[in-house]
Amino acid sequence: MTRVRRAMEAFRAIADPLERYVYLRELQRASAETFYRALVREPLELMPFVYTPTVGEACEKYHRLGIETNGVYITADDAGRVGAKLRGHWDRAAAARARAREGLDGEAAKRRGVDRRARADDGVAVAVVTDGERILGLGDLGAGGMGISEGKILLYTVCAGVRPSACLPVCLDVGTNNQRLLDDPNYKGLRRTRLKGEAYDALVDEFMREMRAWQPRCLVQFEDFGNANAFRILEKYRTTGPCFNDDIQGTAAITLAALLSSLRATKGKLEDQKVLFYGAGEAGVGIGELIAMAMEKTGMSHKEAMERCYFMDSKGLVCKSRLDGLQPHKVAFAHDVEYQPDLLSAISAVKPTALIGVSTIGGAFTEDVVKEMCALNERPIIFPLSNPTSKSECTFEQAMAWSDGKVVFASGSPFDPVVRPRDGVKVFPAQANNAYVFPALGFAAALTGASQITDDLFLAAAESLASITTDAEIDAGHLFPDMNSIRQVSVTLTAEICEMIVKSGLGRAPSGVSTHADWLAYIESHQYDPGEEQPISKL
Ligand SMILES: O=C([O-])CC(=O)C(=O)O
Ligand SMILES: [Mg+2]
Repeated sequence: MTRVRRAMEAFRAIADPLERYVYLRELQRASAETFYRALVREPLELMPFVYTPTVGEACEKYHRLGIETNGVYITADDAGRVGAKLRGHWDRAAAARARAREGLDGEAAKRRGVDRRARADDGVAVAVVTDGERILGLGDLGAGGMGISEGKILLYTVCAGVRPSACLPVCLDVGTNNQRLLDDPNYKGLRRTRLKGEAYDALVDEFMREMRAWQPRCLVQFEDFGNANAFRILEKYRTTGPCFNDDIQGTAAITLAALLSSLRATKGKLEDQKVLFYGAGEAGVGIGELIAMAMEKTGMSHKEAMERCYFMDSKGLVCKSRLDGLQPHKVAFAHDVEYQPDLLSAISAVKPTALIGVSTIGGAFTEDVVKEMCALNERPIIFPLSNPTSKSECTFEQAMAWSDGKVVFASGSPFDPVVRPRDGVKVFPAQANNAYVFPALGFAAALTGASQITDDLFLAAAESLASITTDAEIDAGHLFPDMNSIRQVSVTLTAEICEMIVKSGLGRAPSGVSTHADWLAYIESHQYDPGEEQPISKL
């Protein structure tokens, strides 16, 4: 019996997903190595309980769960001293780790200079920051959003191999407009409505300036900001240092990879696709832009490529006649088509080959919608991407039943396999899980000291991921490589992204590393490895 085995048995004996989440968090605090070993060994089984979808419920109930955060809150009241707060948090965490490693108490550690040395040693490679305004499809969860930063940052370690001690989860607590939280006596965030306008921008700006001054090469991942802020913040900071928005760019890469793999199943060509998005927020627009970039590589003009992507928002089909008053991020997709008020009429008018759900409206892809897609396509591509599971536009079972197994499917949250009605064959849903892309990208940025993260890197990551997936995996319905091989997949992706960063002059190769094989070896030797453990009886 090893500690990991014992932990897995205890985990499996718990039925409730949220209790499983709490159990894993306690394991992480009590024995970080066992926790990471378990996750590295069983990512497919454990990830849904530390990350999407369970992390959504954890964020909703965050302050009732009695969790001790390992991240740092920057609140609206910290204006003017954000830098000191970041450094103070980091120094305390580094000192605590060093003391634990050396088995010393506070006084002894101070005498021997352990705290001082620890502070000098550890740099931040990646920070994930949210302001909690749009957690998955669950809306404003205020300071409970810390759970999403903690959940995402874990994946840098589990999937790619970034040292946990180089990872910083951050939540900007700028208040919340969620009345349920404001009324909840357990809520520990700022009890005020959201900071807006100049004061909000000034706090974000102070955070970004202080991060850059303190850790110039730290990759900053923006996560689950509200739509308006997400696009603005990304535009403002994307050229000032390494940063990206996972909901816009990470989701785009994984979805493009799913589309490219789907085309191997449908035998279609990218340049022949027409994509209808149900939902026109961060995810949809990010995916649309990346698909257009990939289409341009086939020889289309930018305009032609953009005209292959159509969007429905809460008011109906986004089109030219609605240009007045359209939010800026939708304008480039307002094409010269007749307005349609609902999804079914939009499908009939646009005749898409692929339908992508990014609406956070659970059940929006009805039987009629799926059947209409089947009437237009022999094998329609349908991706209900909204998270968590309750927000998915349809389930895998529904998509299979309503299409007689013809849909090529990928969802945001995981679903169980089903037996295909037509021939009794067990088929698997693909999960378009951002974890395939951003951890590798972040590790590559850290290893090369990348100065910026460009859309070209996400495009390359998507193409590379799709090319790794085997024909057998695609035939069975998996549009991605096995999640249990995520570490090997990440090594390949990290190597390709490193090479691309270096080639484009955005970062540097370490000395002695030049070929692809050099990169693979270098990456493997720099992956954090929680190691094999001895059986408990031998310890
Ligand atoms: O967390 C995920 O799996 C995808 C994501 O970023 C979101 O839904 O906001
Ligand atoms: Mg997100």
